[in-house]
Amino acid sequence: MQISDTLLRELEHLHPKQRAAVLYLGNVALRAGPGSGKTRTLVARIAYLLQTQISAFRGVACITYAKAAADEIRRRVLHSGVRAEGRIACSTVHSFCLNEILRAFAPLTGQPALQAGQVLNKTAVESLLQRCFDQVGIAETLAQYRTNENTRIRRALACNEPLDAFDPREVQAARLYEEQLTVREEIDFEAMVMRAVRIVRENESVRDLLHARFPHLIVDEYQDLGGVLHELVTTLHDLAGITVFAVGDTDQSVYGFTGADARYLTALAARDDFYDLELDVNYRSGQDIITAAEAALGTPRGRRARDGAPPGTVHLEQVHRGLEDHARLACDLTQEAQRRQISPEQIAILYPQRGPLLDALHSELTRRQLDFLHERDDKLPDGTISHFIQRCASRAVTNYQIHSAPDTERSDMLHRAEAPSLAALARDLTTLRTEAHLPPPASRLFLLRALQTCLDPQPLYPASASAYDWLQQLRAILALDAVATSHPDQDNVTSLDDLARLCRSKNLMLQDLAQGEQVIGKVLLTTYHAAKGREFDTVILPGLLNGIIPRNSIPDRGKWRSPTAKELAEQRRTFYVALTRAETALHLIVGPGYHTRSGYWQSKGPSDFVIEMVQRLPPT
Ligand SMILES: Nc1ncnc2c1ncn2[C@@H]1O[C@H](COP(=O)(O)OP(=O)(O)OP(=O)(O)O)[C@@H](O)[C@H]1O
Repeated sequence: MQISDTLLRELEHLHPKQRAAVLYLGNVALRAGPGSGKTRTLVARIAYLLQTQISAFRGVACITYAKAAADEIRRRVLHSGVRAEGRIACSTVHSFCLNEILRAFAPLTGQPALQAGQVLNKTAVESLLQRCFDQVGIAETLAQYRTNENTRIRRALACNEPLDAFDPREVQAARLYEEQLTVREEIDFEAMVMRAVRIVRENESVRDLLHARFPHLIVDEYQDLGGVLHELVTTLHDLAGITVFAVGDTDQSVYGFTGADARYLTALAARDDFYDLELDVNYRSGQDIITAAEAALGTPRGRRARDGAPPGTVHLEQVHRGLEDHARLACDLTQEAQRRQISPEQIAILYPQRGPLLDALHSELTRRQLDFLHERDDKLPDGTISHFIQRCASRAVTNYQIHSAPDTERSDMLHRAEAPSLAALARDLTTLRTEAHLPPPASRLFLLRALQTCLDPQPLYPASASAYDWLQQLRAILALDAVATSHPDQDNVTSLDDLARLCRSKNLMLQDLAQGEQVIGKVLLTTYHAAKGREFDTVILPGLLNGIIPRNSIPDRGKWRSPTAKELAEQRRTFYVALTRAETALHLIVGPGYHTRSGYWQSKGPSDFVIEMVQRLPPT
């Protein structure tokens, strides 16, 4: 088997430690800080395995925390010269468990295949949990506010972990919830992983087949996964003999509220049968940004910028009034960066969570008519079909933007565009049809033509085209309604009608549907959590005030309480993640206080995280 020129060049560019991680053929636990090239190393590892170690009939499974990261990794592997679309199973842990284990092996283990609507959506999960709450007599809080806690309890139950920290009635409700799922023959996201672990444990033939198909398993962001996933990985390794390549950073562990715990990554690295490797060069940020971020973290890691990297700039900006001033300054800084020829999608304004800060930012960006992309949670319906439609919209809009740009900018825009290809969308649709037990499209060519009609017509759809009309055409040409009604995921059943209603009632444009997928030419407004794994030339962090970051009160069973030390530490790590997204410029905006949404003035001053960071920095 031969290594492509692209991969050879990539291997030459890698740091010797990154290369060692790629070429080592056993298990690897790669622990490294932000910007150290974990994702780049992981992509090279997959490409290397596919090109040199695995026969053409076998593949690599790669588990990521978010779907966008999975798409990005697949795109980059294919970009590195590997002709192996069908050999990379790159998905979130839930999709991996559902598609590669439960769906693939249900018949083999005597279980029926998943039928239409059997995979519960968020609303169905909440209403089932509410019934369990009612049955065990929890009356003081609504189940919809306790779904994260329910997940943590279920994960602890599945891993036989101590339950002392949980309310015993909620533990009882979680047990009841599990029983109800079994009785009703339904499944939710959490149950996918637990059932997949069980199937692998109990069936030698499933283990053999999984190993035959995926001799290598790659896991990204290991620190963000909980005990159940760790159990899945160790089961696949210990019982099925699959080689594991796990990548992560304990300092970037920010999903503790779902039961994630960085100790699982440490446990993996401590095993004798794992090569424990650390990377210490940060290729993303200038040294001043790295030093500031480590000062904010409070644990010196001694990471250094690559040789010759400009130091970058960290600006501490002070405003004298409320959040409107933060928003105005954030917009001024954005416009200033654009005047320095920084392209809009290289500028990110990050906020920790929804609230008055986001309200102020949103209205100021809108008032100034700055082209921005606000990645809102829950804005468009959830579900794989809704996600597929958003990807289609992103492809159509990006195509339009590139074609309508002046000749001189086109090649640069093409280089920066991250929209999916027609081939990737054709593959997604084929998978959706298979999951819905529908026959595959007449032919691949037919499918590509259909997609082309909807996404690249002549003349192209402008980004401001009516989303409703476009969606109706897409629905009809790709027969999406048939897929939605027969698909096991409940989210999909109503998502087409919900999307159409939303497009109509809000007069959405095609570019609004494309939100969530990267659209070139827009400044990004998103949360610290959603910025994880990404990088921008300029990062602006407004609203660095006590009460906003760190939050000083957390909703808990219908009341507010102070954050625990563990929760505070997690907020600090989230702040660290936000700081480490910047390549050359980092702007931190502080002030005296802010008005809450109810109009109450909170004057707790600049964020303690910023004050401590400044105190720890060497005097300049
Ligand atoms: N050996 C290298 N030489 C030059 N640039 C590199 C090298 N390795 C990584 N990079 C670049 O550094 C940047 C950060 O890499 P990458 O996103 O893979 O880091 P990461 O460890 O996944 O970061 P994070 O944990 O913050 O998400 C990217 O722009 C990448 O191309």
